[in-house]
Parts: sequence; C-alpha cells; structure tokens
Amino acid sequence: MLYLASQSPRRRQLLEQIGVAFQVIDVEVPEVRGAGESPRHYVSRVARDKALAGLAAVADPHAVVLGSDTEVVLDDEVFGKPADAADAAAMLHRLSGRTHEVISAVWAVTADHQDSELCVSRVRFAKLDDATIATYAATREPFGKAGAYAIQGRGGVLVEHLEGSYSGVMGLPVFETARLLARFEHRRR
Ligand SMILES: Cc1cn([C@H]2C[C@H](O)[C@@H](COP(=O)(O)OP(=O)(O)OP(=O)(O)O)O2)c(=O)[nH]c1=O
Repeated sequence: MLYLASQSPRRRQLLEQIGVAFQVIDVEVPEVRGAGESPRHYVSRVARDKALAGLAAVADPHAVVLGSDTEVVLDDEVFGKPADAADAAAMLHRLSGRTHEVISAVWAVTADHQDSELCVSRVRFAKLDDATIATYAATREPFGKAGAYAIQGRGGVLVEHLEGSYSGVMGLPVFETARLLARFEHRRR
C-alpha cells in the first residue's frame, strides 16, 4: 500500500493527479535548518524525516511511504512558511523583482529501501509595490505556503517566469514522483 505522509491538501491533490491509490498519514516533524547545512540538503533531509515518521506510524510491513518538503531559496536563505502577516510581507518584498529557487524533495521509503528525487525550479517575481503586497497578504493565501505565495492561487499573478516544475513549486513534483514510484514498482518485480 502507498501512503502519503503529509498534511498538505496540495500534495494530496497532486498525488491524485498521478492516478495511484494511496492513504494519507498525518506526520509532524521539526523543520530546522542545521548550521552550515545547504538548502538542498535541508529540504531533502526534512522530506526524508517526514517519510520515515510516516513509516514508523503505519503498521504495514509492505508500506511504501512518501514524504515531501518544499522551500523557497533566495541568496542561500531558506524561506519557509511565514510566521505572521509582517513576515509574509517581508518575504514578498525580498522576492519582488528577483529570481528565486523553489526546491522540492520527495522521498519514498519502505522497510528495506529508501530513494529520492530532488526538483529545483527557478521563479522570477514581478516587481511588487507595497499596495500589491498588502492586498495579497490580506487574502491570507500566503499562510502555510513556503515563501508566502501560492503559484496555484492568486499568487500566480506574481510569477513573471517559471523554469522547472509547476507541480514542484506547488509542493509535489508529479514527474519526479511518478519516476520515483516507478523505480519502486520495478524493484517489486
Ligand atoms: C511556493 C509554494 C509553496 N506552496 C506550499 C506547498 C507546501 O504545502 C508548503 C511548504 O511547506 P512544507 O513544509 O513543504 O509542507 P506542509 O507543512 O504544507 O505539509 P507537510 O504535512 O507535507 O509537511 O508551501 C504552495 O502551495 N504553492 C506555492 O507556490
């Protein structure tokens, strides 16, 4: 059985897009970047922690558990989910008129195997004035989203250019996830 260790409705929706049957497990893992830890390593480590926490939570010896993490990275700084409205506005100010990376990692783990995919996209934001930022922050859409925006929502209009994976920016890169799951299928045969 396939499990998705995530509380994110977006990830659920994106995994449904792949067309596989799965169950959702709620996991809560600390997201704290280590001193000197690279953004890519951090995102990958957190995704793996989520998958492993999910595996520990299910009493299924044949479980394949997916865990994923998405972060926005600008100038080597990791922008997670904003703490409050001021934090959201500050992130949007920083992203304005610049290109940032969105890193999404996916891990699949079983009792005897672990494998992963990393997806890096580049997103260029339009130049945003204070009023645009205030109006967007007031929609409350930034909350619960890395970098304080949602490409799949009103935040889509802030994105001038995307190079990479739309689903990856949204939280679960469907191409990479399908490729990862195919490798697990292959192992079973
Ligand atoms: C950049 C961006 C992020 N996001 C979301 C995807 C993720 O849900 C969230 C990043 O936080 P994550 O910590 O990756 O995930 P989460 O806490 O929402 O869910 P989980 O239970 O799996 O840990 O930001 C969007 O929905 N749209 C976007 O454009």
